[in-house]
Amino acid sequence: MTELDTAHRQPEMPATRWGDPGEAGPLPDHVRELVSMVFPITDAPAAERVDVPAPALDRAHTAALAAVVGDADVLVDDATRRIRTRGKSTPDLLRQRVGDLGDAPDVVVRPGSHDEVAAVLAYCGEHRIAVVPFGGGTAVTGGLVVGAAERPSYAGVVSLDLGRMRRLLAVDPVSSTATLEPGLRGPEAEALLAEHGLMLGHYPQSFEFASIGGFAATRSSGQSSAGYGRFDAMVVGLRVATPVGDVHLGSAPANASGPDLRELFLGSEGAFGVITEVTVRVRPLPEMKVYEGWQWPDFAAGADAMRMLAQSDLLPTVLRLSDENETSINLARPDAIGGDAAGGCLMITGYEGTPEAVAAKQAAVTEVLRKLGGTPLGTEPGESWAAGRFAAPYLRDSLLDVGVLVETLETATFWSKRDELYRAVKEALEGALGEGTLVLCHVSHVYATGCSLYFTVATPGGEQPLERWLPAKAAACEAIVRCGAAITHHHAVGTDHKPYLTAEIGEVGVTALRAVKQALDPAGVLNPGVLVP
Ligand SMILES: Cc1cc2nc3c(=O)[nH]c(=O)nc-3n(C[C@H](O)[C@H](O)[C@H](O)COP(=O)(O)OP(=O)(O)OC[C@H]3O[C@@H](n4cnc5c(N)ncnc54)[C@H](O)[C@@H]3O)c2cc1C
Repeated sequence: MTELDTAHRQPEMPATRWGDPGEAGPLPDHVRELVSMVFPITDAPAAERVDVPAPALDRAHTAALAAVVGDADVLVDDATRRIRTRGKSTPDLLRQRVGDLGDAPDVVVRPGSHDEVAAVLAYCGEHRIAVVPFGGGTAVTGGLVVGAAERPSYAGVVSLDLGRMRRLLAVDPVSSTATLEPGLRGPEAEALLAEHGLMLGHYPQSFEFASIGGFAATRSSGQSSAGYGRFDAMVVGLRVATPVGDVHLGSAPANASGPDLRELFLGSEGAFGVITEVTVRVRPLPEMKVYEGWQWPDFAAGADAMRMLAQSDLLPTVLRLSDENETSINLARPDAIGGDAAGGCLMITGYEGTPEAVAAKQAAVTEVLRKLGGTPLGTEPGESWAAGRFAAPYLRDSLLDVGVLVETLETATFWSKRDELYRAVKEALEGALGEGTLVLCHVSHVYATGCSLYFTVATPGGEQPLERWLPAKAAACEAIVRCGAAITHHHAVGTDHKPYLTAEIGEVGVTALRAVKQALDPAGVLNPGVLVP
């Protein structure tokens, strides 16, 4: 078992912004100048100090929870509850920025072990206290909120912060597996694995702050998914505490022992249980990494090339393609906005592994991409992308500070429906937000049969940015439903996508979800209102 040393611990995120406060800053002057050419610049600072509603949970309950996890890990102070309020979608940030903390939990409880999680769930089930599992707090679809409609039927709301559970519990180098506790954030998990010469290879844009438990609970997908797979594809075992008892899954890499129940908890968003251990497939640390850029005449040509690679089982580790708008704005390189965008569409290819494996894959991919009409741009665009790959969320805050509303959304479909989906979502967003709106898109994850489209929207926030955004998001979701695409490829359902889930999985699918919820959480205390329609 390996503990995390303090040097590797991540800082806490502020309530109103993304990330490490030390990294935050105003828009660089050259970016501000460019932004002002497209959007009206206004002063839209976040509220300085925001009051959190007084905790509503009876003190007897707080004392009982303290008896389980210890006094020091039951916290009711404003600062702790404020940063456990909601997640980090733009609507979440906008609400925090105007001082709306109405959804704050009553108490933050920090269990240190599986048994403590189980005991907290048993107590809360018995006393009808809602429990919201909290990993990194980077949710973007309302997965950390007990809404006003549900709240009155509970004695209170506990934010169950898994942040104390940060150990690497076991490594099996022969089978290439490792068992991690849920509270480890991305860099922390990688640092612990690196001590064994191993890595996970899951790099979502939220990597710095999102947690292992959160990755599993939302079926997250990272920027190296072409090479290493989605997070759910890396999971070989799970331990879950539910209000009715424990589940321990993953006796073998694959089995025919009925339906694979691991899938029931992957993507369960805290509604069916609390994931307390995750066993993942691990790999040797790569000896080398090469990232390159390719230029394509248009989005369709680049996307067709991605399809060809996926269908030839010839995927690099990283593969992404920006559409014309995103290429020209070069959002993948926020430090370089306004830099020399090459025109057309920019594709990033990345190769990681041994020098031999990298050389072989790179040669094979290069041959295919050249034949299909791609122009190699060398390593500079790839290296810039890699250097700035986690920077865009900081830019979002700086843009919100000057009155520019920025938000993202994602979906997935089969290759044959790609163009229709792309057009429909773009038109829905542009139609709802009107002139002066920029809609950017990239193909973020690819499969032999289809891909994920990831949209970024930038538009003047106006007086009421939240009210401006919500109808646009609804229009985009309706377009996705009309196209028969996935309402989410990796951001999860939460509360935001719940109204659209029935259209995707059907009434019988919803009945199945409700039955699972009823069986595992009969009192309905786990993350009420999330996921299950
Ligand atoms: C700037 C930004 C960039 C992002 N980029 C990506 C990306 O590239 N790819 C991607 O997939 N996602 C991305 N996301 C979304 C988000 O980071 C992921 O959904 C992530 O997996 C959430 O992990 P977390 O630890 O922060 O979970 P949290 O936000 O804490 O929780 C998410 C949900 O999971 C539940 N949960 C958390 N831990 C557990 C547990 N141990 N057991 C049971 N339920 C639990 C919560 O109750 C909640 O419903 C991004 C978000 C932001 C803000």
